[in-house]
Amino acid sequence: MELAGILVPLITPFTADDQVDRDALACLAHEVITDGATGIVALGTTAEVAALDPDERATVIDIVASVARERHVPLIVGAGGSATAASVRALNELTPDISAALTLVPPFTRPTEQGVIEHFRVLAKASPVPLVIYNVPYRTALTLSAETVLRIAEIPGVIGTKHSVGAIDATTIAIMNHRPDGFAVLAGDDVLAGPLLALGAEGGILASAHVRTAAYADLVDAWAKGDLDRARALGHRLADLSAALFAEPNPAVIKAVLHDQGRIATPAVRLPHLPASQTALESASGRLAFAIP
Ligand SMILES: O=C(O)C1=N[C@H](C(=O)O)C[C@H](O)C1
Repeated sequence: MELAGILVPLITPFTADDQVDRDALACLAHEVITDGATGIVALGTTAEVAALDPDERATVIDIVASVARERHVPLIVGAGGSATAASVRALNELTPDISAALTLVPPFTRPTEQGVIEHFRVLAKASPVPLVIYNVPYRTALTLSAETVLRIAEIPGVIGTKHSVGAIDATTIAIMNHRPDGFAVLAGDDVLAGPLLALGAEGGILASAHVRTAAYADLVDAWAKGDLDRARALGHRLADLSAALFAEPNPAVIKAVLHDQGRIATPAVRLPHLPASQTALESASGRLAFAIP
């Protein structure tokens, strides 16, 4: 599978009586694909995966997998957590028609970097599908060196990373400079997507791309083609939009905007998330409309 372009990590829409809104989820998946997403992601952090019970997670995968099959796009599913054995069990529940698993650097447990490498070695060997490593230190409380990421990149079955380290730092530069062929880097920090694409990232897994999906797809395209003026102009406008969408904990503001646009029935998020404030909604909505240069 080629990992490139914009993959949208879908929110989980809820009905007024707090059920997974199946129709709205399927519609959203279709809409983002129609608007230029190259793939979709189920059960990312944006999906409020921690607040879904096992039946709801299965429901989400069923709905999204059926859209991915119908539209012939890759589907990545979030699976795996803090402990290796439980992560293996979660991966083994994925069916081979799923394109890849989005697998977190083990959060909360704070193993050594060698322990993280061994964790991914075991997971990659056991998994029925390839792995995309989700490297997000501000959520996992574990910062990996470039050397560690590059060693994980060499593990057979590991096909890429969602790079969400919160900065374009020396680690980022070293990973982009020394990564092996076939190891895709996907931007996972929405505000930093433009600069990471400028460094050669293949695309992004970006919750902001629920809205202005086509503009995010154009951003990837512009950097890939070396259309620098367009890439920079789009990047600046989309960074502003992303900053507003992430002004409060994700996915509250994105859900508020989608609800405001009439694309989902409620803006509801589950505790411990709180609904977005009116100020955040207005600020994000005010940055939605811009002409693509
Ligand atoms: O669910 C995801 O995948 C994403 N989650 C990130 C987060 O909530 O921190 C943001 C990113 O856009 C994609």
